[in-house]
Amino acid sequence: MGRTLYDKIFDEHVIHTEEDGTSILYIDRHLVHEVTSPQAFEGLRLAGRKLWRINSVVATADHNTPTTGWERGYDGIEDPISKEQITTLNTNIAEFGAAAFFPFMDKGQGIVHVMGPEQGATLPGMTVVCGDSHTSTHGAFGALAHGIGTSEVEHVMATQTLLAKKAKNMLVQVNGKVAPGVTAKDIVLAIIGKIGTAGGTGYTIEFAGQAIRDLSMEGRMTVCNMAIEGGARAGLVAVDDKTIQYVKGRPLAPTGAEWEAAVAYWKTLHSDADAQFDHVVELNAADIVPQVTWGTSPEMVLGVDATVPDPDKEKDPNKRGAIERALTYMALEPGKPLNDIFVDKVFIGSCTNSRIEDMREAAAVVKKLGQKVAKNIKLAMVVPGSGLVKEQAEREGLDVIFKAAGFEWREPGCSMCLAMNADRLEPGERCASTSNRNFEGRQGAGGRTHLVSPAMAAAAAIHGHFVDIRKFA
Ligand SMILES: CC(C)[C@H](C(=O)O)[C@@H](O)C(=O)O
Ligand code: SF4
Repeated sequence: MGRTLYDKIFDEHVIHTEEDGTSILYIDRHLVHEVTSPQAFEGLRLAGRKLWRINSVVATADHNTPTTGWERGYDGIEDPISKEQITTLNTNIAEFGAAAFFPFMDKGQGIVHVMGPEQGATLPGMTVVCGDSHTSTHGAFGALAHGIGTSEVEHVMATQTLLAKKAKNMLVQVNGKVAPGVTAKDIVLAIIGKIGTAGGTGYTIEFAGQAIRDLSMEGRMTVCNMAIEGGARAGLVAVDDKTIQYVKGRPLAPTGAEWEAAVAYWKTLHSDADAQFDHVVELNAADIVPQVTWGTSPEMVLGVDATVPDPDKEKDPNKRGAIERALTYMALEPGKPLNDIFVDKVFIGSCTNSRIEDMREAAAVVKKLGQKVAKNIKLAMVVPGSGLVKEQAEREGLDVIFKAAGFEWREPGCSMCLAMNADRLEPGERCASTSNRNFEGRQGAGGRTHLVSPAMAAAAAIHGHFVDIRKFA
């Protein structure tokens, strides 16, 4: 019987399987950031262990790094705990080693899920882990990638293996083409709106269909990034020419004869035509409208042309209660058009949407609208995902477009995606955000998050409220 892409990569990495199905998987790539690695390194130190394979580790600092004040160096990190995590990572990598390390303020520093692919640290067919839930991003390369906990981080460091139970196979097929102005972010939000945040629980999701094939590698990363928000630990996209072209020439990618051999293998990384999936979900791309979340979970999402839902129309009491709670937190009235929601802040960034294509899409909207950020917007910020994205964007003059319109152009990092650094919402503030989580307090205590695409966020900054980007596309 044919195998799915997930079956193929899993089988290739199994070292041993117990009778109950628990397997030991070999791990090819271990991405490391400052938040989930300190205890793991400390554990190794206490046990007198080394890294099993130094060359598998690629590290950077991202969650705690400030996005302003770099001229002050480490003194610019106001919060002492943030500073300690960042300097501890430096000490740990100096002691234990790594294939590559991009410390705070290095040109290559970036959000781990932006840095990994851009350095060629993520390659098709690999098993990729990181102590971070959005490791699913790397599945865009046809790599089996998922987040792990801190104790597992130590386990992988010490043994190069991970205990894993095989997940079931889900296929999410997005048929046909999306309308102009509808992006990867809208596709994945629409998928989560359909399957729910628990829809992918217990599955690895392969994203397929013309709308997925049509996406750039950046777009595929956006989709896989949010697989975890749909409940799946890992998302996957089959390898094609776009994948191979993206990887070619990256610093950690193979070269010469190794490259040729790798490409030959990578071309086998797709589900067989007769592969069986445990569950199949289909969406029609033409039906997907630019998406805006209205609640406190990524599944609380609708097209921008919709209105805030009415809890009284929900029959299921649990769901009704959840809608009521979300609307109270979000300070929204049922029936309000999403287009009429005004925001206080705009955040374009995060591992979902801070790659060069995202910067280009947002800048194109700003340029097209030809106006400044609206008066009601207290802060509109663009935070490139890495130093290299920032440099590329500046080469293309995108920073000039943003700054001229009144956006702040920041240094790379996780920034306002989560309140772990100086960038955050104040209580009650409402934000159009290109990140992936709209949980209560995610961007700061009492902050209200609406998840959107970079183009939608840019348009919201200029108009002061959400607008249907298809009008300008
Ligand atoms: C800090 C880290 C462990 C966390 C994660 O695992 O996802 C963060 O990146 C997030 O997005 O909430
Ligand atoms: S950008 Fe946000 S989602 Fe991504 S790793 Fe950082 S905190 Fe997590």
